[in-house]
Formats: sequence, structure tokens, C-alpha cells
Amino acid sequence: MTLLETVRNPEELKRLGAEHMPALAAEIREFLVAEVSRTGGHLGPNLGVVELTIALHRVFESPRDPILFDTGHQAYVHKILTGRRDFSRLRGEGGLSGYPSRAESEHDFIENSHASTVLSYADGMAKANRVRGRADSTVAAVIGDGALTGGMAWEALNNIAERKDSRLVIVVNDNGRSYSPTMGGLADHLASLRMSQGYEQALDMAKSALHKAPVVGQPLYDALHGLKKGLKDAIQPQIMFEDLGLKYLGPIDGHDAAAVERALRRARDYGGPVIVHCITQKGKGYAPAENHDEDQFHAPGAFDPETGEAKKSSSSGTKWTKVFSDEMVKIGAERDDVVAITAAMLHPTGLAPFAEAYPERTYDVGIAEQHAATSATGLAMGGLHPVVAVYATFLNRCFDQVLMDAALHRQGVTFCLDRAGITGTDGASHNGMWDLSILQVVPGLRLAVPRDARTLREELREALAVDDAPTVLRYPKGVVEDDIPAVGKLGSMDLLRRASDGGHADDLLLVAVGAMAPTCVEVADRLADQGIGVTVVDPRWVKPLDGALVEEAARYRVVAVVEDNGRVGAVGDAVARALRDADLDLPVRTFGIEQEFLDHASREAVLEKLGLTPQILAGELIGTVSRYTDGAPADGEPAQQ
Ligand SMILES: Cc1ncc(C[n+]2csc(CCOP(=O)(O)OP(=O)(O)O)c2C)c(N)n1
Ligand SMILES: CC(=O)[C@@H](O)[C@H](O)COP(=O)(O)O
Ligand SMILES: [Mg+2]
Repeated sequence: MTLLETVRNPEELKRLGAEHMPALAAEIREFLVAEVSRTGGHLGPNLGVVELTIALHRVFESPRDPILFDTGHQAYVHKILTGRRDFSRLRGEGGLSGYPSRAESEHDFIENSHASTVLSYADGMAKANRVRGRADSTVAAVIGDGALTGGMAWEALNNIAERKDSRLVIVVNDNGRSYSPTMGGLADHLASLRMSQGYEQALDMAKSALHKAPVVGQPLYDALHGLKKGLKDAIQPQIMFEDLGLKYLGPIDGHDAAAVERALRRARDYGGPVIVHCITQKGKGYAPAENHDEDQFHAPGAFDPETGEAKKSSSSGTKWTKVFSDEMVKIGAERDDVVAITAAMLHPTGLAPFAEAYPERTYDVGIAEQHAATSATGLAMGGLHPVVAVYATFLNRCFDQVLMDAALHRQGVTFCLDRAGITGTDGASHNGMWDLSILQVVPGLRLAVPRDARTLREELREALAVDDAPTVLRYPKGVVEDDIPAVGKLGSMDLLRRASDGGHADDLLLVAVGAMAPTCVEVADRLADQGIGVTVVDPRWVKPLDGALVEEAARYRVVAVVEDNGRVGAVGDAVARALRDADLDLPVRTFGIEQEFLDHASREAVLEKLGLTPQILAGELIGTVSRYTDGAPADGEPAQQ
């Protein structure tokens, strides 16, 4: 029986002798590589927190002592130690979530995968303990060095530092990386602390020497105090955390479970907020992950555990990110006013080639989307045209900055939102299903939704030509399908299918939004087989809508809009409102993502469940059209099974 088999829960972990921890850590690493190599997932971050998580569960009594994780992508070890061992469907339908999940375990608290939130949760939970008189509960919060570059973390620290009686232990998991090396002044400070590992050892050595010296009582105390202060000033740079009024322990070797345990016990017993600064290595214990230069082991897909080589994915072809990346490099050569900003995601957003070509025109601001948006507004005021590349779901983080900084000041900032629509495997907080709704309310902002590589390249250039308003492009995760040629123009919009001039040419106007165009074209073909006339139009720029859409819609009996965004307040609602404003009393069907938090599953599985597939949409629309026209098949059955 392996050690891991004897440790089914934190209680059994606590009963295991400290001498077994290195072997247990090795078994956990073996388990992680074996399982994640099959499913894909956050291998690097989790290999880096094995000893740290073991120590947390040996010192604290979860869930009485809540153990919280920032971003939550590094909670696999926590799941293993709290009895969850079936990783066979990790991040897949019905399988374990890739993040903490309240439905999975009483030991899990934060499901939101947006970074820099954990200290705010911890502050609140510690205050609740106080109000409820739970004196025996200590909150433990793990935050990465990357997440510490997010503004929310400092808002929380400011509050935490104020309450000296808050039973709160903050574990800084400092591996020096977000995806890539963590950027900024804070990162430099943490690095200097990492360098001052000598401080603790030097202090220990000096202390033992002093204790051997023939000095006792007050003189010994004075000598020790003077020594500590002198060493601190000499070796250890100004400790920003202590300047904030927070007790600081560290830096600790985060892979020495016993050392981490000792520090956590000291911190727990301190009775007030303490920061335990652990130095770890992302990917620790698995060579391909330890030596990753392009952070490819932050969240790899399936790979060969022997070599670390990525397994060929079924969907081969050019990714949306690559199209954006290549076009940015071309644009960078043509326009020296174009600069690029990333929020700690240079490679995932495709800006790395631009950064390599134009390092002086690329800014990595850390996990700080709010700063990215307003700093970009400053760059625009300074006469440049910034491109801010973020994942669609993280635009939420800087909505106010888009609204009240970039748009209010009518500045030409271009936001490129990757991973728009359903991403699926990262669960509810990662689906890019909000931007087409929230951006509708931003005065002056222009919003493009490319349907393929050609329109992405064109619309990116069109956006960069706008210097008196923010512009946004949004495109999904994964491989871009073949270009869909237009068969005509309708104002600035592309006609993708024109209903044949037969008797039913006016049955249905189908508005295809962005990446849903291939689906809409297939729906039109299925309906045509049923004798239903469908015209498919791709607006390309969905905000503001081209007035020609309303003029054209007046010719049809039914209008339908298909988008991979939450339905509420998105393009479908904008089209319906435009028709109403034109006093056109037309039935409008809007198809999109139900306005819910969706469980993790593959993108395809989620789209199927949402009914955003050609077959299901065709079936729906046959029924709708038949209700408003004569002659269409009344049974509403889809064209093909
Ligand atoms: C607001 C926000 N922006 C970007 C991301 C994408 N992201 C996921 S993990 C990560 C890096 C986190 O670095 P760190 O906190 O140091 O944790 P580590 O992976 O090093 O353990 C980023 C940028 C996110 N989850 N949330
Ligand atoms: C936790 C996080 O936000 C990212 O690591 C995300 O999981 C990566 O998503 P992609 O795999 O789509 O780049
Ligand atoms: Mg890190």
C-alpha cells in the first residue's frame, strides 16, 4: 500500500510521521504527472505547491480553519489530500473541477478563477469569525506572486493590516512566475527577499554564537536585539509587508514541508495577521515543467509523461490567437504608434512575437487589468494606439476603466478579447460570455466580432484606424474555421447567404454573430432543404449596428440572432431594440448562452447542451418560421437527423 493510499483525509495526514512527508510528496507528484498528462490541466502550479499544501493540512483543521486558494488553479493537491482521487475526467463533464468546488467538498470555498481575490475573502471570513466568536478558527489563504500584482490584493492587505487581532495566515507562494516571470516593482522586492534567505540562517548562527558567549540577562537581550536590527538592515531589505504593519515570516523554502509546517504553526499561534513567504518552484519535480521557458506547463493539454511532449490534439489548424499574433507583428512594422499591453499573459494572448519584435513597445503590467485599461488610456492620450490583449472574461475586471477612462475620454484604445464565448473546461468564471452584454452600455465604444481569420485581420486594422473611441474585438478559444466568403454586402455588413428568390425569400433573416457564422450558414442550408428562405448576414461590427440591418429586416417575417455570449443585453437584444425603435413589429428570436454559471465541460459539450448546434437551431427555427408563414413544414422537425 502506498503512503497516498493510507492518507484519505487530513486527519490521517496529521497522524503520519513528519519523516514520511518527502515520500508522500513524491507520490503526489507522480500522481499529478500521471493524471494531468492524460487530461491536461494546471500541472506546473500544482507541482509547485505539494509540500506547502501538505503543511497547510497538517497545521490547520480544514474546514474549521478555511484553507483558501487565489485563482484556485493550484488546488489539485488540496483535492487529493481531502479525499478526491478520481482525476480521470478532470475539467471534463461530470469530472472534478479544475478549481475548488463547493459542490465537491466542504473543504472548498472559492470557485472564482479570477486572480487576486483570496485576501479579500480571507479578510471577510476572519472578520466573520470575530463577529461570530469563533476564536478557534484561523483563516489560511494561499496567494501566488502573480496574483499579488493585482490591485485587489493590496486593497485587502490594507484592510487586513488594520486588524491586529485577525486570525489570518497569508501564504505567499512565490515561484517568481505568473505564466512568465512576474513583472514589476513588487516582483523585484519579492526577489530581493528571496535573495535574503541568508538573513534567517545568519541570524540563527549569530544567535547560537551569542548564547555561547559569557553574556546573560539584559546585556544579552540588548546584544541580540542590536544584532537582529543590524542584520535586518544589512542583509534584509526594507520589508514592505512589515511596513504595512503585517508580521512577516520568511523567506521559507516552500519545498521543505517541515520548515513550512514550523512557520505555519508559528503564524497560526501568533494570533494576528501573518504573512508566510514561501519560495517555491513552478513545475517542481518534473523536469519538462521545471524548465519551461514559454510557460507551456502552466496549463498544458494532454502530454506524454515520459517526454513532456504535447499530444497531438484532434483539432489541428490555425488558432485564433495565432491569427491575431501574426497580424500584430505585421501592424507593428507598419505603425510605430501601436503598442501592446498584456496582463501577465504574453504567450496565452499571442503577444509574445510582438514583444520579441518590439520590446520597447510592449508592456506586461502583471495581473492588473484595471491598470492595463487606464494605463492604455494614458498611452492613447500620449499619442499612441495601445492594443490591450486579455481573455474576454477578465475584461469584466476593468469594465469601469473601459467605461470611465477609455470611453469617457474618447481615447483610441483597442481591446482584443481572446477566449470569448464558451471556453468550457475552466468552468463558470472562465467562459467569455459577458462582454457582448456589458459593452453595449458604453457610449461611443465600437465592438467587432470577426467570423474568421480574414475578418479578424481586417477588423483589427479597422479598429486601429479609430482614434476617438475605444474599440473591441472578441474571438473564441481554439482553431479558427476556414474563411467564409461573403456573397454580397449589406451596408458595411457581409451577406453570407441570400435566400433564393422563390416564394419564401422573405421567411427569415438570420444574423450570425462572429464565430457562430459557420453554424448559421449550416442552419440556413438545412432550412433551405425544407423550402424555407433564409438570408444570413454577418454584421461584423455589432456596436453600433449598421442601419442597413433594420432596413433589410423590414423585408422578412422573422428575424433571428445567434451569438456565443450570454443572451441578456447582448447583440440579439440590441437588434430587437433597433427594430422596435424603428416601429418594426417583427418577431425576433435570440439564441445565445443561457444567463447562468455553467458547469465545466468541453466547449463542444456545453454548446450542445445550450442548443447552439446547427441541428438544434434548425429545429427551433423551422418551428418559429412555420408559426409566422404559410407553406413551411408545420411539424418543425429538423431538416436532417
Ligand atoms: C484577473 C485574472 N487575470 C488573468 C488570469 C489568468 N491567470 C491564471 S493563473 C495566472 C498566473 C498566476 O500566477 P501566480 O498567482 O503567481 O500563481 P502560480 O501559477 O505561479 O502558482 C494568470 C495570469 C486570471 N486567472 N485572473
Ligand atoms: C487559471 C487561468 O486563468 C488560466 O490558466 C486558464 O486556465 C488558461 O486558459 P487557457 O488554457 O484557455 O489558456
Ligand atoms: Mg507565481
